[in-house]
Amino acid sequence: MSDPAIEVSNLCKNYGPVQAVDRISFTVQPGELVGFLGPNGAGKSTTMRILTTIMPASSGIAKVFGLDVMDYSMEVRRKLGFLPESVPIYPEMRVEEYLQYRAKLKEVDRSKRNSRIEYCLEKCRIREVRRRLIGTLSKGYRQRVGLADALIADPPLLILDEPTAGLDPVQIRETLHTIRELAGSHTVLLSTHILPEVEASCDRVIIINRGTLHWDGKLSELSGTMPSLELELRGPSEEIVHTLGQIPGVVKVTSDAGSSDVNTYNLEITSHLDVENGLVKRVVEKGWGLRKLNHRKQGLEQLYMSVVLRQGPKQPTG
Ligand SMILES: Nc1ncnc2c1ncn2[C@@H]1O[C@H](COP(=O)(O)OP(=O)(O)OP(=O)(O)O)[C@@H](O)[C@H]1O
Repeated sequence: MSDPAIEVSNLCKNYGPVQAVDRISFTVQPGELVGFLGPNGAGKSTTMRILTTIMPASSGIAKVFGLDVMDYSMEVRRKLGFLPESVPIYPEMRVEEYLQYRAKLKEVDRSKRNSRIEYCLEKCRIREVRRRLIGTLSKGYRQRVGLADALIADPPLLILDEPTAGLDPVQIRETLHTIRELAGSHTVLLSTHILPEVEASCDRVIIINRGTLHWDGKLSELSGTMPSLELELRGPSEEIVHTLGQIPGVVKVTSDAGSSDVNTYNLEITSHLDVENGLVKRVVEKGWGLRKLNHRKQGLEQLYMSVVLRQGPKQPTG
């Protein structure tokens, strides 16, 4: 059997006292398109920087196509294309000139360079700006030039750190379309905060929060998990969360409660029939205004929220 495209085992990274990545393990098989999700500060970029050999891990193992990223950094670099969160491209170079330079640096065979550049210009839809100075391009075009750079040497693995950050909705859709197309012939690990993007383009997701892995599975598995209810109630949020949690059949209550007195509550439940009567009775007894009651099947957004709200956001580290 061939080696996994990515194999991460008990990976840890500390920045001084900050444990950015804490014993993460996962595997990505060749040809998969995997969404790598988590809120700000979850550890996504850190994991990606270790995989792309930019930074060493504190402990644990990371391999790309069976090669340890620490021991075989040059070979690993040849097997992957990386689009970092902020694309470090040279403003004073023209697009085509930049891709020529990158192709040479990445040792693309001289006889294939021009055809690779044409392919990447076409695939990333930057043909019309090929002679423009990079510094004069919009953020969306610069991201596409970054994607073309990641693709130029035709690496089997693409690691894309928030490729759609800062793009407008049309650009997001186009970029996702391109990534989906690339996924046929490349393995793709894609980090993002935008859940509909992931639902639209990925088959599998990995969710991390505060440096630890919380979920790793296929999106198709999600609909088979726990049913839930979404309630909008007027009343004291702490008491509501506590009281709803006591109702038989309610497994977990999460809330987006802020300062307003009308808030949304998500309830993971054993089954709708078991829970609803008791729930409505309790809400009426307490005099909380019931504004909305929706049945929901577990979707990506809900799973993500339950992972993130369970732990809360990571403390800013200054
Ligand atoms: N160079 C650094 N020095 C110190 N702490 C860092 C450094 N880089 C990241 N961190 C911290 O490590 C944690 C993980 O950061 P990381 O950038 O990997 O998260 P992320 O999931 O990519 O977040 P975002 O979506 O905001 O990019 C955060 O607490 C962050 O503040």
